[in-house]
Amino acid sequence: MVKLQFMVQWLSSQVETPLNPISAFLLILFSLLFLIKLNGVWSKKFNLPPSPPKLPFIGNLHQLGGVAHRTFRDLSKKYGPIIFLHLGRSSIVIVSSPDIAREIMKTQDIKFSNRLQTTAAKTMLYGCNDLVFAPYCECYRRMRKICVQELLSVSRVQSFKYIREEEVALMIQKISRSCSMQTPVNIAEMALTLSNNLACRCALGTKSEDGNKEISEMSREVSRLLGALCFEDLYPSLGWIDVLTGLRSRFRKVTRDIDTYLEQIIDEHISKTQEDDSKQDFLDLLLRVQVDINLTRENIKGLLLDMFLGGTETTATAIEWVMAELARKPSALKKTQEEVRRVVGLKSKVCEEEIDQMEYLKYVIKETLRLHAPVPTGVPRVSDKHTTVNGYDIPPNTTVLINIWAIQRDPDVWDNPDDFIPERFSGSSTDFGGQDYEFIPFGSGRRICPGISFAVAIVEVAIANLLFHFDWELPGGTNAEELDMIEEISISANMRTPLQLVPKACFS
Ligand code: HEM
Repeated sequence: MVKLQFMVQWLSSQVETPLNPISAFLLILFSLLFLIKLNGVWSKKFNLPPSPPKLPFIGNLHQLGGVAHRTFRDLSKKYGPIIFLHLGRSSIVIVSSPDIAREIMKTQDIKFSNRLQTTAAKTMLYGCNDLVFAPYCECYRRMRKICVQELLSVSRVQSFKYIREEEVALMIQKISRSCSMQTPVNIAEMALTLSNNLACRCALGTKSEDGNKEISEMSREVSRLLGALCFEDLYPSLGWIDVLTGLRSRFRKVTRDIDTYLEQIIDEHISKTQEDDSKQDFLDLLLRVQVDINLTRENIKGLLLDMFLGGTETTATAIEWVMAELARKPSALKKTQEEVRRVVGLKSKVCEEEIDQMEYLKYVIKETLRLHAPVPTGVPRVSDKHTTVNGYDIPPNTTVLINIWAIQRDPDVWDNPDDFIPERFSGSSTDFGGQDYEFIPFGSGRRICPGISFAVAIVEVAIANLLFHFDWELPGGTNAEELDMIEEISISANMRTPLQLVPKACFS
């Protein structure tokens, strides 16, 4: 009542002809009724997906501790397969069922084909002029076409076979040294060095391990920063906190360093054009088509950086989890190893062509990608206009996360969902090509990962060689049951405790 009196006084003071108190009171009452009605109409009109209770100002932020995809799965168990979260000024929808994922990534794909453009992405990825973060515009479509048809096409991936063979041979040599000394190998580090060296050679044509380390470290910093909490995105008025915490200066530093590195490599490529098509790296190809498809220098640098961000940690993570699951399940390790050694026979190394005959190895890789999706909540999509999904309203500019990790462990779809059972893929047509929505480690629809062939070729050849050349054991005293199978998230979900294994009984 005191408040109402105050409002009456305030309103009276705002108009030139003072209102008598009764008129002012009625005016305020009608305004309040109108607002209440409007609010009712609003919530009736917008039937948003269920939300956990939220707090003023921070919304649902306080409910998001722990590993994000596990927390989202727990919230979904309570509130349903599609939930709505409020984080500062952002609205986020989390999807945890294959049917709703299909609705978003297939039936209504075009409406969800934009990406979330965070401050980090805008600063470090050339204003989102790359592929991963670009909005679904004409320029994006031109870049996507060149990636799918040229850079990452099946035939281009095959043409890089000699690079994979050389780099895998180097990895085997290094492991042989650990083998003779019986010391554990850090599988996470080994896999990351392999995927990074491959990305450097295929994308930039660089071979020096020291130079490769430099770009590897810079791209890891970018991926860490892409996942960091940035106040500017949640509460624009608190953006100054990012300055105080040093986040802004980290953005600027890594952007400067990467740009200097890429500029130098681009200039070197321009000065010595590679004529032999089979030896061309991504950068040669991009420079060749630059004028025809109207690519800016920013687009080229953004695309090159995407190859590192999208292609190195994800692939390394997959290799690490395959080895971890095999180390935990000796019967599956033995079965895969026997298959690899039977197919290769008396030869001294695995030839890529033979991998097609390694059926069980392929099931092992699929089962690992099911249990340990390297990008567990996908790459965020954003709705471009109002739509309805599963009967709920989705307002424009809502960020949508598909909880791939939860979908791939959904007990309504998978028997014994948390168990590692490669045989489940035997005789099944379920594949990761984006058509089976219960198994979408690479996403689906217009923005599905364009690097599937590139990634699978690396994982298959790496695992086949690791199993062909060595037997593997957990370091002394470690029990398979005790292996830490929880994830740590940067751009991909690698193991929280990096996997260490001891190579034994060298085969070569
Ligand atoms: C095991 C390895 C990999 C996994 C699990 C993976 C997973 C994904 C996922 C889930 C998406 C989002 C798809 C969507 O929105 O529907 C994506 C996008 C993308 N990935 Fe991969 N990826 C892998 C390897 C690679 C490789 C090797 C490259 C390149 C060399 C790559 C480049 C990209 C790019 C450029 C995008 C953005 C595509 C777009 O927005 O149009 N990825 N990836």
